[in-house]
This record gives sequence, structure tokens and C-alpha cells, in this order.
Amino acid sequence: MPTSVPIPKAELHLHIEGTLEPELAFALAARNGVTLSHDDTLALRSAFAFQDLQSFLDLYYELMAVLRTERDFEELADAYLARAAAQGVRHAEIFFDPQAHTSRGVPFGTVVEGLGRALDRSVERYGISTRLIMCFLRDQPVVSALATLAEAEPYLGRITGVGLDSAELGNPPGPFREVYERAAALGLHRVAHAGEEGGPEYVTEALDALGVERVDHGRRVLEDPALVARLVREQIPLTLCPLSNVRLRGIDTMEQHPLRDMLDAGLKCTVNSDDPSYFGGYAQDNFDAVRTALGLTEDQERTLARNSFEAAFLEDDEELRTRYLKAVEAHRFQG
Ligand SMILES: Nc1ncnc2[nH]cnc12
Ligand SMILES: [Zn+2]
Repeated sequence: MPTSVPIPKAELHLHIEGTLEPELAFALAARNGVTLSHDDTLALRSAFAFQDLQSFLDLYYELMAVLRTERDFEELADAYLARAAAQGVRHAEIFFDPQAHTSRGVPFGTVVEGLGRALDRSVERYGISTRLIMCFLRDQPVVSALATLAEAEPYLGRITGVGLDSAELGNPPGPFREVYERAAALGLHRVAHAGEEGGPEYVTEALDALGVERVDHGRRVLEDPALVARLVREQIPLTLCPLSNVRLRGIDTMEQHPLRDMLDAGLKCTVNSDDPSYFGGYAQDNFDAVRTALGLTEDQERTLARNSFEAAFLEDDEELRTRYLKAVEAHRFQG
């Protein structure tokens, strides 16, 4: 928990299922009669030692079995919002993975209505405005993504955008072009995970084939100077997740994180927590980790916070964005 007042920030890369803390997982398992393969929270937490993205995803999908009812999703979102508020998050654009729930018999509506119950009270209760982004699983067939988008249509009032996540290597963005075209026609914003484990070519393909407005991760873009020039020219935001990158062994240590070089290159970087329960920290914990490891200046930290609100899908409430940006400029760093 940070000791000083955290800088106001937007969190733009956060999987709500990745906020499932072991204590809540066991409570929900007991309530829903689900047996987990770990004996207790301590054993579960000790399994949070990952080799790569896939080893994390295996546990992430397994633990979701405890989420069954609207109330479960509501409690999950409430728990995240309370933690995020304590870390200075003022606006959260929250990912969820509908196929990971509908494939095990939990209706799309249960997920969205349950999350929605918590999000509807979020401004009043936590001082956090929210948006919901539904992600397609890129390791599932494109027809499943198309069917999921069709299932979402009655709930589009609650959904701001679409994303693409799950196992990246061998699952490039290109085949999802039609899904994204349909999403765009429905008026949805478009983002995608790209360049998390894969190289810059995944980012280029997400821009070209999917028309994404933000890139989730893009950790390795510095390897491609032409791509960097394009991202800088078009000011396409990157939602980086530093603790995630270390925990999933994309990099060995935080000191090796390219964030500072990316900022120096003029890239519009933001810092986010991805799956905070699994990766050892929420939004401000990620800010603290990069500041300490990379020696970021206060100006750079303020730039990250400013970027997060500029990159947020807040075009329907520019007044709110302006208020958040003023709060960033007014923030005073302490000791
Ligand atoms: N970090 C991540 N990368 C890809 N898919 C995910 N789903 C949840 N977290 C993810
Ligand atoms: Zn992610």
C-alpha cells in the first residue's frame, strides 16, 4: 500500500477476472460448491509463480470456475474498485472475457449484469468512473468471437469496446479482422493485446488488420524503428503492465523494462496492472515499481498519469476528462 497520496490515474488495462484474490476465490468456491485444486489460500498464492503467459492462463481459467452468479461478479468488481480507489485510480476501463464464462454455462447476461451492478455504484461509492471492454479469446475460433459479439448486442449500452487477449504466440490478430469490422460498425472502440510475448509484427498487424485505437502491451515495439515512428506520429497509446511483464518472464528484472526508453522515444505510454491479484500489485504498485527500478522523474510519472486520461475512452464526457487532467496537474508528490 502506498504511503503517500497516489497520483490520480486511469487504469486502461485490467482484466476483472485477474483481480480475483485467493481469499475471495475460496469464499466463492465454498458458496458455489466448487472444489479447487489447491488446499488453501497459502497454497494457491504459492502457485502464482509463472514460467510464461500460458502457465498463468492455465491457472487464471481454472480459478474462474468459482464465478457463477451475478452476485459473484458484482463482489469481484466491488473488491477491485475498492483496491483501485486506494491506489489513486479515478477512471477504470475494465476488460472481461465473456467466452471464458459462457463456455462453462454462465450466461453472458449474468456476467454483464453482475459487473454492471458494481459499476453503477462506482462513482458514488469509490469515486471511479468506469467503462467495460469485452475481450475475445484469440486462441478460440473466430466464429466463437463472432457469436460472442452477436450475444453482446442486447448489452451494448453497457459495453464501450472490444479487445483481444489470451495466448498470443501463434495466434496473430489478422484472422479477427471481420470481428473488429463488425464491432466498429456497432460503434464500439477497438483495442487488442499485441506484443506481449510476441514481437512488433503483432502490433503492426493489430493496427493494420483490426484498426485498434490503443495497443495493450506493445512491450517490444522499440525493436522496430518504423513502427515506433508510426506510433509516435499517430500518438497511439500503449497500455503497459510492468509487474505483469516481470511475473510472466517477458523480462528478467524491472530494471530491464523498456518504459523509460519508450517515454524518451515519444511513445504515449500508460502504466497498468493487468491481473493484479496474480502479478503482485495494483495500479500504484506498478507506478512505484517502475519509478524505483528505472529512476523515473516526477515529470515522467505525471506524464504517465496524464497519458492515461488522454488515452481513455472519455469522448462522451470531455468535462470529466478535463477535471481528471486538472487533478493530475494539481498533484503534489511527497517525499
Ligand atoms: N496478460 C494477459 N495476456 C493475455 N491474455 C490475458 N488474459 C488475462 N490476462 C492476460
Ligand atoms: Zn492483459
